[in-house]
Amino acid sequence: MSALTTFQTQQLANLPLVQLAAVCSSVKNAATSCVSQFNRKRKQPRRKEKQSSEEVICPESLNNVTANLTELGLDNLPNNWLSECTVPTTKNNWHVSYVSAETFFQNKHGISIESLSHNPHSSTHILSNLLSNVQLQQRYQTQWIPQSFFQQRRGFKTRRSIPTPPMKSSSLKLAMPSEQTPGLGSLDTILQNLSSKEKVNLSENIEKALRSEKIQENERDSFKTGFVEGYLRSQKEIKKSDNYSRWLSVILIAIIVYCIYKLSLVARVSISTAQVDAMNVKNIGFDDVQGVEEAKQELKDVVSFLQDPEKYTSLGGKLPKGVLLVGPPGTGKTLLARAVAGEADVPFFYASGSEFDNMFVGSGARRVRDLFAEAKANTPCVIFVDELDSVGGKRVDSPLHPYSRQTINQLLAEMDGFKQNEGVIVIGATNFAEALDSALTRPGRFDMQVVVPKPDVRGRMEILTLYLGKVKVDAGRSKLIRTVGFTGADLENMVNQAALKAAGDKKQMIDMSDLEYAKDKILMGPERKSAQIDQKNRKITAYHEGGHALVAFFTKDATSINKATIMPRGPTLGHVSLLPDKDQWNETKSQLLAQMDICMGGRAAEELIFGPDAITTGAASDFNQATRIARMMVTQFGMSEKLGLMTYTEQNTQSPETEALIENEVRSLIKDSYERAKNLLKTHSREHHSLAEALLKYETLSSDEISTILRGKLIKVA
Ligand SMILES: Nc1ncnc2c1ncn2[C@@H]1O[C@H](COP(=O)(O)OP(=O)(O)OP(=O)(O)O)[C@@H](O)[C@H]1O
Ligand SMILES: [Zn+2]
Repeated sequence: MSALTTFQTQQLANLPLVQLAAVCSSVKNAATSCVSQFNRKRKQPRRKEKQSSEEVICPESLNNVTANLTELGLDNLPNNWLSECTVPTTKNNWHVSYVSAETFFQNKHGISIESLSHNPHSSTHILSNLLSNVQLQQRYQTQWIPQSFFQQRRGFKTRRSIPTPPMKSSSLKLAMPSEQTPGLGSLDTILQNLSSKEKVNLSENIEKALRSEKIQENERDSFKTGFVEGYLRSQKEIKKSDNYSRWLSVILIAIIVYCIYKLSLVARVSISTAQVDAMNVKNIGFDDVQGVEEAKQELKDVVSFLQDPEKYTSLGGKLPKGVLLVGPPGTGKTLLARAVAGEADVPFFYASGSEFDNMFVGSGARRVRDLFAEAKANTPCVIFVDELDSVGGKRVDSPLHPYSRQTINQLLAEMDGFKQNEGVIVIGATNFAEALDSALTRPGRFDMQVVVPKPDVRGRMEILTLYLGKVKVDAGRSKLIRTVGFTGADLENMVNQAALKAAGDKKQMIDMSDLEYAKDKILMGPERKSAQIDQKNRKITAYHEGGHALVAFFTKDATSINKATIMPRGPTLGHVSLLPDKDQWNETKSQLLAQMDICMGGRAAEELIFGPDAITTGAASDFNQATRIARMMVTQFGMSEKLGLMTYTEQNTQSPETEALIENEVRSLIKDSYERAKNLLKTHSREHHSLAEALLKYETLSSDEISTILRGKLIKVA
């Protein structure tokens, strides 16, 4: 049965040849896609029984056929023409229809057809022959090669694109319409999908075929037309196999995305449910915090507010919503916040800024929301946000902290969201108030600041007494111990280390030597007794450290020496530790210069004793410190005549001239310092030698022993 015999043969016979070709091609297209659909459905056994002839027809391709025909002015075909010529039930039927279309042409135009194989090239040859045998108008030809096909070529020019040979482009352009002609729907879209590389490829192939087939000049255009169509059809087959790998990668990506999503869900759940419980602070009070009397006084108001909010608000008074505790690490800020909650006997909610700084979008903000929701359900209470600067710093807009802004905005929104008398106090802690975003310190947020400094000598005494009261100490043999600059955390640590040392030495009680040992460990790092240092390096270290100590001893206004050692500790081979005798509230210019001189003493000693070629890398950190001091003197403290009494901002933010001026001044300060240190060492060369020898002999020397040696006397070491 031939489908096309029932087709409106009469009507077709009257059409221009190119339109017939379009019909032929459309029918063939529809047939091919229906056959492949049919085959695909046959491979699905479950649905086999449901299969009917209608189901097999691919509606998309039929629509395309109709659209193409309408475009060609064939819309006057009877409604049932498609069903008449496309009633596929088996693959063979479609083959018959296709063959019939070809036969139709053969009969009508008397053109012999050698082969009807599925090779697309053979059918395009037929078509091109058909077209070339009739004198066609330019307009019709161009419909086969839509304009967009050529337009894209320019758009794809990148550095890596293949340059188009001029001859090929011109020959293809022959077929270009000068006027805008509508392209064939389906063909148009296929051509649009071609890459520029494919187009170059296509035009190369056409040129090759034109040459090998020896096509006549007048047949060339129609040959190209046919060739393009055949090429596209063959490409379709290739793309089909590409589709499999594309689907595979789509599925893989989907699996990965799903896994990440699940993972983030798990993380969200664990983050949002973690630690929203109040901490137990019942047995913590102000007595547990020592040496920060002023801070305690200020916070007492907060405690009484939490104990009785109405008492304050009934008179119209307002208490701060947020209190900012500002001070160096380890001074007891967290402890103070807990003591506030403990004294007032209210729940204490803890959060740390660094934990908000999370990798998952929105989890920090959600954590803040949960925290405040839980707190509001438990008023009166204290919310403590430690390390506020890690999330509320000025510089958190950096790509390293992508979600900090979100979190801080949530925090601000929550703080604005409750009323002053609701009984929630937010206590934040930071090491530098200046580092905080100004939005945080505005009225109605963290508007009360409490400074928590390092303890002074009385404070240290109080803290030491507190912690020594918790361990067994040999009180009879106690003496003063210099701990200037130690924080509460350092002192607690010192007592603990001493207790461990005493226990290790099987002592009944902690004595002063344990505390001294613990203090040195905190100041200089743990001893590295196992380190094997050769004799030459020990000697260099002894003279280097001896140099520092000697300069410190003989320089007016220098900080007192605590200890000198050539026992490797922490990262260093040797160490001279300095400790002020008393608390320092200020530093004078001469004290700063003395510090620089002490720094320079190490390298100056190496150069004097071992010669300029034998100097070592050991002075790097000394120079670092000296440079820092010198730069501060010039840019912050107004201690340079040349740069005057003003502050200069951070490095490299001022003009190059100013920067050069600063650098010159710093350099000259350091140079003078080095000369002074060198001169001192030259003057006291004998003492320098005996100090170095004592260090080589005893490894560690106390400040008393050092001063004895430098006064030219012998020491007695137990
Ligand atoms: N003034 C102090 N009185 C008693 N103990 C203190 C004091 N300061 C610190 N400590 C001890 O040191 C520990 C650590 O201090 P805390 O965590 O409160 O310091 P912080 O200022 O919050 O430090 P950071 O800024 O590092 O968070 C405390 O748990 C406490 O044991
Ligand atoms: Zn040094």
